[in-house]
Amino acid sequence: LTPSRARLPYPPPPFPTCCRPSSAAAAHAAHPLPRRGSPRLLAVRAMASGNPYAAELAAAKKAVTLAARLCQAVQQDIVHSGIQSKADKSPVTVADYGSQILVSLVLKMEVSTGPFSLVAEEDSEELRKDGAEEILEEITDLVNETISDTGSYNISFTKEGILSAIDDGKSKGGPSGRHWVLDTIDGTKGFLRGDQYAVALALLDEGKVVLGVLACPNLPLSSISNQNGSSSGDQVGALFSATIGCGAEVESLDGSPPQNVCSIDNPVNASFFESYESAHSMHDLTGSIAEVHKTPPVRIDSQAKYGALARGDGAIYLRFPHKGYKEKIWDHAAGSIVVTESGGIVTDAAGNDLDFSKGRFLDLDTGVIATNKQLMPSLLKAVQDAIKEKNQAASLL
Ligand SMILES: Nc1ncnc2c1ncn2[C@@H]1O[C@H](COP(=O)(O)O)[C@@H](O)[C@H]1OP(=O)(O)O
Ligand SMILES: [Mg+2]
Repeated sequence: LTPSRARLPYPPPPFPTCCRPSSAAAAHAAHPLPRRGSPRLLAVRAMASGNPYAAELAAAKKAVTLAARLCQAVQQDIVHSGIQSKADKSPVTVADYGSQILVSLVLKMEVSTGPFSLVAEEDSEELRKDGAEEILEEITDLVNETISDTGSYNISFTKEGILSAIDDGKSKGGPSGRHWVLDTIDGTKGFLRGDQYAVALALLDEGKVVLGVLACPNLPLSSISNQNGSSSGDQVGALFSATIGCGAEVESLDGSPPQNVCSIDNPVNASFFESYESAHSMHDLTGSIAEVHKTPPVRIDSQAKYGALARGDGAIYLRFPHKGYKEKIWDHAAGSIVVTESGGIVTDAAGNDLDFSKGRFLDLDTGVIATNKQLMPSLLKAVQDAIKEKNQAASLL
């Protein structure tokens, strides 16, 4: 442990048969943007740390930290001005684009292996339309201010540069090669309310999630167990990270030492997490499953739930979207590896692993369940019974 970093409570799997650079990575061509350090130097550094994705992990952490800084500035403006009550979505749009540009900038500057592929939500189409000049100017100013305030790079974007940087996120992902997967602001509703949100970034290599980082700017560093997202500790801003076969870590987002992480002694009595928004997950279904555990849900927005689960604030995360909703890979890629690398399991309602190799969407059965290894068998049965009961009740109507 370093003073500013704590390992998560679950033991990581033994080091690491799966920590080898992929052959696809080795075959990748040179990157178009200038970069710090030669590929050879980065490879040596990565080998020295025992993590073949060390350079990518460092870049990913830097990227989401910078993006989170931009998002925090916008969220504070929103909360202070009360814009969210007027349902004006433009500030969140500016932050979404800004976050995507900063993440793509950092990754292109810092990562040397292969062609750049980013799967993200935004493209520049809307910003190229007549009437979008003002918002484009706002995004450009905000991005340039964040870069210069943090002293990250000696770079200033033009408006055209902003548009083309946004289009870096157009990749469709898929089963081969490397793809970064980004949720610029996960939990938009929480962001607008002044609550939890996350900047979530993962790397897919040959269809598998090999690393993930979650910046959760409003998540307390101490446990939020049983407290509906709040905690007795003062310090907020958590950065979770995980690399395949190398475990997961949590540190404070501002670089200062975190408070102790908290593990659950008796997981059966532990809280369970679910969406704050009932439109995102069926609270009646999760309620009937959770009855067994006799604990009220802790409802918070975004993949902060995965981070909180990984460090033991709760033992279960249940997510059952309403019929017809298709889950996107960027809503689960980073969070799921943080949980699995901290010793947990993430499956769909049929008990299948999530498959991130099918493009921009997840093809899954009914919902997402995350918990520890002891609880998974009984939880899965409870989930399947509850779904059957709900379906039977619906068919009688
Ligand atoms: N109807 C819906 N059902 C499930 N998830 C949704 C729905 N609408 C939006 N989402 C997604 O849920 C995520 C946040 O979930 P939560 O905070 O409840 O955990 C967001 O990424 C959001 O996607 P989007 O970013 O496209 O709006
Ligand atoms: Mg999202």
